Amino acid sequence: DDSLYRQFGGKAGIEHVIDDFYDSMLDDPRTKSYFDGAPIARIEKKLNEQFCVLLGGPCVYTGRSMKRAHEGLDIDHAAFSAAIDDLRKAMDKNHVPVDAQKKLLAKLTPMARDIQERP
Ligand code: HEM
Repeated sequence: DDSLYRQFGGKAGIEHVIDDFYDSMLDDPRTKSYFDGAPIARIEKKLNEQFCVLLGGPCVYTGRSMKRAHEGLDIDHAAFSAAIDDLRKAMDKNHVPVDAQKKLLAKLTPMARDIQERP
């Protein structure tokens, strides 16, 4: 079922959301320092694949596990919730319907277990 994928506007829609999400995280004092020297182009590519899969689109995720990718970054609760906040803003900006937003967030928030390394 690709209805959620279509509500996000397919590949192009997801790309716009992720562009704005990343711009926002790189500008956000709560998150930006984590990305010093990070491979932004790679992250964006992998994130596009991952969101596409989570939304039921015709994609394959070729990146690392969330645990491996974020190991040693020392991400805390404040940074994780700031990222969720930035994503929400990016989805609003791109007019993703609120019920579709909630469905993606419900898949992402439990990932805190693998991404966050301290309270
Ligand atoms: C649900 C939330 C998140 C998701 C779905 C997510 C997803 C991803 C993905 C797909 C990658 C690339 C994996 C790969 O290279 O194979 C990545 C890498 C990365 N993420 Fe996240 N991420 C999340 C939260 C965060 C947060 C909160 C931060 C910091 C504030 C963060 C910082 C990073 C950094 C710095 C990298 C690059 C690591 C490296 O290659 O050295 N992420 N993330």
